[in-house]
Amino acid sequence: MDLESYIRALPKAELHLHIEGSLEPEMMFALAQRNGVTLPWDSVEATRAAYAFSDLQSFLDLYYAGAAALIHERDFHELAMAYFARAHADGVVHAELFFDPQTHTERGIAFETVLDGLERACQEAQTRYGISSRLILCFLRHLSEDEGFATLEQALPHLGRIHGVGLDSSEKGHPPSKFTRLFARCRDLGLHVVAHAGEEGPPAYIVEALDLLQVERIDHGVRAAEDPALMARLAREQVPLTVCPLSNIKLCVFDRLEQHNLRQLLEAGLKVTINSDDPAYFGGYVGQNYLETAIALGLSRAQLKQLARNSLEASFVPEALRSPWLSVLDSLPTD
Ligand SMILES: Nc1ncnc2[nH]cnc12
Ligand SMILES: [Zn+2]
Repeated sequence: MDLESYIRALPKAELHLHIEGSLEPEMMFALAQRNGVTLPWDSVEATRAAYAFSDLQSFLDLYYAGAAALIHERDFHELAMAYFARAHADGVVHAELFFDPQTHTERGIAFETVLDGLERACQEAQTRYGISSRLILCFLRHLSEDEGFATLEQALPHLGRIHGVGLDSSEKGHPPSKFTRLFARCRDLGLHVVAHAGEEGPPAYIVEALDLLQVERIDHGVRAAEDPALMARLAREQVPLTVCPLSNIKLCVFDRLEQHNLRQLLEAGLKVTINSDDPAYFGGYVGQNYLETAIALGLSRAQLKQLARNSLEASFVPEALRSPWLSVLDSLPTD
């Protein structure tokens, strides 16, 4: 079996995917036209050409601008269905989707419009593709904790449809400690908790996310490699890291994929997973992330299998649901 087919055959979970980051320029333009929204670019080609980022903030500026095309429930549904089609083609059996309600409610879109469209797509993905999914509400960390509390208030009537919360947007200058009370409240409500940390921010932010927010997974976390004590802790506690290799290259966290530390983290015994982050902006969905990383870092098939296993084990689905996927994974060869 060639490498691409092998990767596709691995049953895998995607645990770090911003659904707004799967908005391809073609759909962005179609929606903008349908909704009478003016975008800052003239064409699909000009939009793609603008995707040359120097850091996280330079990407976020475009990402928030593109999200303005999303207005109606059906827009969010179409967006997520397009993602699920791609995920299915890549062998994804389970996906945990991040969504950023504040990006939309700030523009006057109702919280329910966003949630209803995404949830309808999640249900359709189960029947059409057999993909199970969960929704994780992300708080924008450049906004205040009080604004986060206001968003949580809007989410309260819908907690049966929201599985967890995360923390995203501009990392530097917005440490996890800013959101300690908000995350404590979310944990009290029985929500799962994750946070972006150590993407651009220092290893100390990863420590804060673990100790203050008590997160169950770290999104990115690649800068943990700068702190040997933290590396030892992450390995000992088997804290999952949702690493996004192509994102890290596009946002200049590493210069080249060959220099990415994913293999180092994996071989140090950390529970590393591979994910796509914002695939429409970063040049590849999850399968492409596995493939390019495998080639650049010379990952073995046993390591690819381990990465897929980690993704299933790090997901928030009950063990009984996971075990059939793990059996399929176990049956695949490693040579
Ligand atoms: N990679 C990323 N880091 C932080 N916030 C984000 N929002 C969307 N993608 C993100
Ligand atoms: Zn992310």
